[in-house]
Amino acid sequence: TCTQINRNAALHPLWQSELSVSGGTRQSPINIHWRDSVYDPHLKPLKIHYDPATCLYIWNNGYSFQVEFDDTTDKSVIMGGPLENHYRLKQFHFHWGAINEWGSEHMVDSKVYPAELHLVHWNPVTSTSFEDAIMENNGLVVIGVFLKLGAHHAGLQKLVDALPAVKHKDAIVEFDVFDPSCLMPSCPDYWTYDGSLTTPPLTESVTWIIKKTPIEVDQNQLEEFRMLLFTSAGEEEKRMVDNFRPLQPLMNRTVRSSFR
Ligand SMILES: CC#CCNS(=O)(=O)c1cc(S(N)(=O)=O)ccc1C(=O)O
Ligand SMILES: [Zn+2]
Repeated sequence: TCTQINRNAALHPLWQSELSVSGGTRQSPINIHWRDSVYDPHLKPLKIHYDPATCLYIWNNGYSFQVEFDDTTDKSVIMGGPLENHYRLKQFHFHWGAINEWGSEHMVDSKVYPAELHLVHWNPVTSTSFEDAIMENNGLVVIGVFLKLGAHHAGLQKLVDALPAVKHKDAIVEFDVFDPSCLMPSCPDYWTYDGSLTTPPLTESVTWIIKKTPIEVDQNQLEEFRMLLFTSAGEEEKRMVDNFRPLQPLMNRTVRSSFR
């Protein structure tokens, strides 16, 4: 479709020279075919315990904005779901489009959302640091939450209000006491599959947990995301939009669902 062609044409330089991990067999993102996902009764409910006081700062890293957390303790962790132990929250960030017709990285039956939230966690049991976990098989867990256009999201607004302060690449601002659980949909249903980072180094170390139900945000909130810049202060301005990676082949993988 023309949308699809336009969508791919507007890729950020980071992905224009689409790095293919040589011999990658479990790359992300993917298009989740709902009917092909397999219900796994052994999947437990996901348990999330985030301590708002572990929130450190928000910054513009040149392809998204990220909120970083103090991951030196087990104060903000997830467990259960497909996981064998707890994982520590390191950061969360978003991917979005220039217009509401596209923006998410994952799709569900080729349905694309205007944006997608990623909460990045690492395994402190098998790795001694986040940097190590990036290279470990199942060293990372990323929870993906779709954003759809709808009602104003009060919890997100605190984040949106901070965006003007990090308009340019490398801008950073203290951001304390934010609880990202407010960005979780109440529905417990999710899909899970083995994949990769969607940005370099694209390592195949991620257990993805994609929530079935999107959260709603309003047009103004999405447009605030699109006011951010890929570029540093003083450079010719390039709006930060379309910071998503193209779909990757499923290859020999099964997507499991926590729901019938
Ligand atoms: C070295 C290195 C690295 C990867 N870092 S990350 O896992 O926080 C991450 C993960 C993802 S994603 N889209 O794969 O969750 C995107 C961006 C980042 C990032 O550093 O900015
Ligand atoms: Zn991401």
